[in-house]
Amino acid sequence: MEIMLNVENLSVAYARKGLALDGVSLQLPAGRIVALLGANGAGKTTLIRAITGLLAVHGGGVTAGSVNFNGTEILGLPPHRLVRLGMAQVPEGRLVFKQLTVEENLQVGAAILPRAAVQERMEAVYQLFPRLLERRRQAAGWLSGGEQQMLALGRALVAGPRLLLVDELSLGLAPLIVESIYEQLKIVGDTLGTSMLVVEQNARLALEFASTAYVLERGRIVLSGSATEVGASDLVRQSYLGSQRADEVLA
Ligand SMILES: Nc1ncnc2c1ncn2[C@@H]1O[C@H](COP(=O)(O)OP(=O)(O)OP(=O)(O)O)[C@@H](O)[C@H]1O
Repeated sequence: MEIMLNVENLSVAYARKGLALDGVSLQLPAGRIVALLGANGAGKTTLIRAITGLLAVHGGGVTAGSVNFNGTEILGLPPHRLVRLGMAQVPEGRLVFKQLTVEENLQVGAAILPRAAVQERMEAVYQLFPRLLERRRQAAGWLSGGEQQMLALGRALVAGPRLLLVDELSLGLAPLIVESIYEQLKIVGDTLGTSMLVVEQNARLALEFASTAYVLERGRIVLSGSATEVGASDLVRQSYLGSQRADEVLA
């Protein structure tokens, strides 16, 4: 099985703080969707930052380990190199350019494409999110929260990435909107074969969407396996899915 992303024994520290990640290993097979679960402060965003080359701007650094993306060692590479290698991120907080129109936001994402390919890729995104087509001349700041999230996603997808990193897509959005965005993402995975690493507070949704899951606690991976196995584990049922085993309830 081809591995798209291989994180090995990765440790990360922030200035004047202890380790935020302590020997984390994670494999993402090509074309698969992997969920990363964990409570607040577990280190999920730190792992994404380490993969996307954005640790230094947050005062963090890698102290051990390696990250291999599609055959290339990427620790230390600047973010623009990673984009060219085929990595894209949907950052937490729907970071769209509010003054720019929907179309201009997508053009920013398409900037690395050869000119001839831009139109076709933009149309593919509009097909995925018809709402963005309807609003393509509107300033992004006027879109609803869900539409801004679609735009952030569309902007990440327009360049046709091989790996998509998705951080807390559901934050502050209505459940129905979140579900429909995940459904679109699933279509992207199925049709384009895009590999995805998904950080999601809503464990139930993440486990439905992903094929594999990892659980991070205080900077360490404490559990991993198929989404079904992880979802059935006592740890995840009790701490992340908010349910107890029947025998415990009855005890
Ligand atoms: N820029 C920073 N400087 C110092 N410490 C940081 C910084 N960013 C995060 N940390 C610390 O690193 C640890 C992991 O934080 P991180 O944000 O990666 O967790 P998380 O799992 O993404 O949490 P959340 O779900 O709340 O976003 C925490 O103890 C946090 O306080």
